Amino acid sequence: MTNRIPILAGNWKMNKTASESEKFFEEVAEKLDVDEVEAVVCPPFTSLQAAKSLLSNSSIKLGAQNVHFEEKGAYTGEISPDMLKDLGVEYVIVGHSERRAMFGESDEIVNKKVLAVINSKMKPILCVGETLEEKEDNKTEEVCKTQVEEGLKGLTKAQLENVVIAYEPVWAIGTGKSATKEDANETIAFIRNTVKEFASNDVAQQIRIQYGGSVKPENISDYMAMSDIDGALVGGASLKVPSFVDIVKF
Ligand SMILES: O=C(CO)COP(=O)(O)O
Repeated sequence: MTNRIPILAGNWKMNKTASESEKFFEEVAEKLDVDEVEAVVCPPFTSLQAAKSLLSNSSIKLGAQNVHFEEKGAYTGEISPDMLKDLGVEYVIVGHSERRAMFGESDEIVNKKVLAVINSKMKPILCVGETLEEKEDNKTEEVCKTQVEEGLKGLTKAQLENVVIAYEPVWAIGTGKSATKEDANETIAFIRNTVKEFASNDVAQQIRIQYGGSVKPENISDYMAMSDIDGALVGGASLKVPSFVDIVKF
């Protein structure tokens, strides 16, 4: 047993216009009132303003899917940490495998973003996880260790307690092939041990680690029953109010 508060977050990826998002926010604010868990929605940037106004009286927290690490300046098309903070964003997904694979985000860039999010008093959700090829080469632990250590470089122990890690095996994302609860728990326990080695046992016991990859209402309670799994980062199943609500209420 731990005192870690479960965190269930929906990563909408590139889905829903601002108008479509408004409907979701109105409905979810009506249907979901949580106090023992944290529920977070991470819509596209263009829906954050609507989320800020429609979710402000709800218990649902707001997250973003990406951020630039610089404070301001000539970075056409980018969004700064303070721009997110100003819209009521509390969590920022950093280093999602789609960004690593399609937008060239290295561990070094991911680390800069983690630091920028922390410096702007928000909380990063650092995504790590192996590809199918790496899994078949038995490199899961090696890959996760490197991504965690490099991603969290330079953070103090106090800052590390505000980080959420999401273990998302790339082969399980959007494929319907979720990791078994035992495998997910084992890798998450390994990640927790990695944190213990480079920070401390206290930090490792505080830090929350989610599982992500084909999480649905049907399998969420299995994951949440495991000793080291503190929540989920959910893609497809977070796009509809009923399934998001079922997941948060696991
Ligand atoms: O990438 C994910 C969340 O960040 C997982 O996506 P799916 O839940 O659609 O597999």
